[in-house]
Amino acid sequence: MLHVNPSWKNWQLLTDKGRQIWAFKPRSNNINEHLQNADDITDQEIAQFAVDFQFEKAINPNSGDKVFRNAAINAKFKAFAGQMPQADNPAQQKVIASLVKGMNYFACLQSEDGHWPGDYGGPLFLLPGLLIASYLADTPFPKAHREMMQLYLFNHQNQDAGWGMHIEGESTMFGTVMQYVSLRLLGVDKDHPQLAKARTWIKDNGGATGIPSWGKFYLAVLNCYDWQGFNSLFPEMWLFPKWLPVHPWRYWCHSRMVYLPMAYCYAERIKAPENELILSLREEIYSEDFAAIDWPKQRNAVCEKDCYTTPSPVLKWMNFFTNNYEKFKCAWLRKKSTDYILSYLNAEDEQTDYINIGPVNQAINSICIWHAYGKDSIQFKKHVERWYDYLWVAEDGMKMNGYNGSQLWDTAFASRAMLESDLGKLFPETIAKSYRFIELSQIRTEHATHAEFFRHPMIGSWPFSTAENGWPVADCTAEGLSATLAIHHSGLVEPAIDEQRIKQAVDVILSYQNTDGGWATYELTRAPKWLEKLNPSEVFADIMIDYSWTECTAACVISLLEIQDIYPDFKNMEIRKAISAGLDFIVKQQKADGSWYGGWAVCFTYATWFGVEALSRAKGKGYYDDRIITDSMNKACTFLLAKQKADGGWGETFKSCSTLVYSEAKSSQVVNTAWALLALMTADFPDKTVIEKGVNLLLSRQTELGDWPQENISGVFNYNCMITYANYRNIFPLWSLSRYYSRYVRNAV
Ligand SMILES: CC(C)=CCC[C@@H](C)[C@H]1CC[C@@]2(C)C3=C(CC[C@]12C)[C@@]1(C)CC[C@H](O)C(C)(C)[C@@H]1CC3
Repeated sequence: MLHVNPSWKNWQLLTDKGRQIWAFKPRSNNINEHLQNADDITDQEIAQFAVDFQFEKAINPNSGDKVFRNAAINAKFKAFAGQMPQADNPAQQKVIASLVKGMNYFACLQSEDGHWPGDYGGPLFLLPGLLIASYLADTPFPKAHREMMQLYLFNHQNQDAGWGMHIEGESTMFGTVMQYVSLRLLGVDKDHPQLAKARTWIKDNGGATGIPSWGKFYLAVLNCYDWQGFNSLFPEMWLFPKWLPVHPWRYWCHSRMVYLPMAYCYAERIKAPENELILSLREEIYSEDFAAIDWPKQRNAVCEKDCYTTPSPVLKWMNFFTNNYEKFKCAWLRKKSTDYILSYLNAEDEQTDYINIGPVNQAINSICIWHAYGKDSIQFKKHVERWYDYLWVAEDGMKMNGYNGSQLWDTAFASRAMLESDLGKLFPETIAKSYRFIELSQIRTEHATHAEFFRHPMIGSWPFSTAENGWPVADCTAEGLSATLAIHHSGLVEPAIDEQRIKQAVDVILSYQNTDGGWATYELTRAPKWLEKLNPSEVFADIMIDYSWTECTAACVISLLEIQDIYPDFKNMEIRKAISAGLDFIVKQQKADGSWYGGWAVCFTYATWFGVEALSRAKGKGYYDDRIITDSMNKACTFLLAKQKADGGWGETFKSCSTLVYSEAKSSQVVNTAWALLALMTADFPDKTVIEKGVNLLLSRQTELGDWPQENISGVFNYNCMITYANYRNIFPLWSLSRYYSRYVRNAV
């Protein structure tokens, strides 16, 4: 039995078609019924929370996702009882045993609906946004939730009393002020010793006037910052003609969907009514007297600990005009802009069933909808129900996830990892359940308003999380498709995704290819790179347009290669051309040292795996010059070899992502090791001892039950913010052991 603290038992995860809701002492397993009931919690239970959710950030800031996992394991775990395949030597038998044990453990974590739930926290600027929305709209979370959020925020305070952008980051003004304010909104007294120390941090670093623009926005809404200290968001730009390169329809959809509701709040200068708490906060977070602050001067003030990108001269020049425009603005045009913005917000709400594309616009849309239609409106209530889709409980408390989950992504990877060797067939029910989830997550229809609101056509695509979220993603479609093909190939299921649906997925993938040969995330690249000069966020890079990425391109190329094998006659010429151009993009992205930079996980090991995987699969098939492929793969192997640690593993830190230079972790990391091994094996790296050393490291880190430890944070976005992928610690070691088994063990038996 794994250890379960008493109050962990009171938190249960309810799931339904990928939807994940943490319920405190649920009276029903039905999510909708549960959401109608308020938490029922005693003082004694609250006191117990503080005992049970103690978490030592100093040891490892990453949760092991124990609340979910330990409960699942205790309820469902059974040692594998099937027929264990036999190898002819003990070393190989060890690999088989580890793989079977690892899959058996991981299978227990699968939910009834077929997906793998998991912690998707990490960023620390998400929960504060939601808490501000809930405060403003006077719609508090139930007591049990508030207590858990408080514990989470305290658990992630750094030694120096500040907080970072994310759980592993050094303290920043953004992180510190946002968590400080959140704790105060949750009812913590300003004299609490941890808050007193945090205040010292804030004041020592110049006070909240130096908070970056997203923080200025949240504080302004809370009436703890003056809107005059905020650069105009020029709401009229939403009325620009579409052909203009700066029209927001061309932005990366995440930026578009965040700046949209922000512009509404700015236009309306939404702010909480002044009250005792607000007045007190104004005194707590500034180094000077609030009333005496010269607000317009603060527009570009950013604490040096927060600066990641610096505003370009073009942006400053544009701000000069848009800020001045505010003095002369035309009321009629402003009204027309906010009406348009509101209609767009409503469309996003309806298209996603109020989940929204992500955690940031969920919070800000809620604020706009509350402002426009009131607390009792149906729209606002629907938002509130969806707040819970983003909350996650782990042993560090309650956090806001970076998305409404990573359901489809993890399920697709998990299926592919297991089916990489035929040992995966020892778990037919797990695969069948995954398949059901993948099947129900494929997007089958278009929204009536998709063209009006600039959505990429999506029939046949897959989303990152759930069909209800429904935002299609290029590489999620590729992973969904590859997983479908792998499962069909295994013969374990009766195919429910027919040829037509497979071909629709292929069409979506083709429709996503950019003119540079690569694939971006949710949409095509819709504007030139210079638009990045207008990036107003000082904390994220490359957020203005959707760029082609090595990982996304590799995933799409791989799925198209698989399609060519199965349906060689389907759009043959078109697909061949797409693959060749994709390979060319990948080759060009490779760095001189042989590595690739990864934009969505840590970091060079991640993208190098993707790059090598795509190239090796294309080799010898006439899509590209094989000499170039071989040379590129050799360079990649040389790079990986140079990074292998003495214990046989690989380890990278998140610093690689923000500095763009490989940053070696103190100790090997199972996830990085697995990526490096996958790459070396697919490249047929000749020195088997290198691979064996890596495999041995994975074997040595595996726990008794078949799990692997949660080590450093492994996901990232926009170069500078890290995000947890709780299931990676299982998926990638399993994948890499499966590959090892099928290449080196099975053939040897
Ligand atoms: C700055 C803002 C708006 C923060 C909110 C967080 C989102 C932007 C993040 C959270 C999850 C996230 C990292 C994600 C992605 C983009 C950015 C997201 C949506 C994508 C879809 C990009 C393509 C990647 O290959 C992959 C599929 C792994 C990720 C998945 C998660």
